Amino acid sequence: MSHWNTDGDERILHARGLTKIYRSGEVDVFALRGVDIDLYRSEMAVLLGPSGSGKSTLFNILGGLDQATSGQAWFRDLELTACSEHQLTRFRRDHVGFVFQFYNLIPSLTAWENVALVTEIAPSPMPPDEALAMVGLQERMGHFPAQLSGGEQQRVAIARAIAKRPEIMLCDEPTGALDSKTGVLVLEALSRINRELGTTMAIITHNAVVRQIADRVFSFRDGTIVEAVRNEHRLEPSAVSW
Ligand SMILES: Nc1ncnc2c1ncn2[C@@H]1O[C@H](COP(=O)(O)OP(=O)(O)OP(=O)(O)O)[C@@H](O)[C@H]1O
Repeated sequence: MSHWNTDGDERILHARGLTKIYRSGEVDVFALRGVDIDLYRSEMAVLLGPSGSGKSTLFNILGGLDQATSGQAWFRDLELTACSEHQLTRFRRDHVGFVFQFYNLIPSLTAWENVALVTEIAPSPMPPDEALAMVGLQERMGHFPAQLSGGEQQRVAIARAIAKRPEIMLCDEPTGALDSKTGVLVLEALSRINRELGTTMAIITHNAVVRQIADRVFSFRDGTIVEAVRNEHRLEPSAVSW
């Protein structure tokens, strides 16, 4: 299988004909209705779409958190849709960093300790100090989550995600709970990681303004991708506000 497109970009994740049906009682919910997507090394992708259009479901499958109903998804040559639970756990642990709307930090541990928890189990981790410096929190390493603002807590969560040096970061509404000013700081941290570490970054958002910081923008509707657009110029997060 070739993993390079005509521009020489290396494909890291891709899916073909991905469907997901949730069966709850008598009702079938068609969360994904045949999604094709390619994500390339070092790109910044933004996924937009109304609530319930299937964005989180796609992330859960591409990130190895859930199984598809049909179709296929791959991480390089590893077919995720053919993996056992054990293989998916390993894939997630070694290759994927997750960031969610709520930060899921452990309240009794400092910022440094929250990051260190992950680096203890990763094969070649980044030192917690370095990960926290990348998100601009070197001065706050000894603070507990309750002593940090929402945006700062989200940046600790991002430091925790990058400390295992994942090739892919899947961020589901990372600025959903934040105002414009603190949200921009979070997007700056993600953009910097993407540029400096070359991490492939995919961000789900309801906020259409965020599309401007992407290399490519995917629009979802009703379980399918209805549009994929490449931005000619990608803006720095500091140039956007909402
Ligand atoms: N565990 C589940 N059981 C049943 N239905 C589900 C489950 N998870 C998601 N769904 C349904 O699948 C559809 C797609 O949901 P999904 O969370 O992927 O959408 P989304 O675009 O991420 O929405 P949001 O932006 O609100 O997070 C929705 O109709 C949702 O109600």
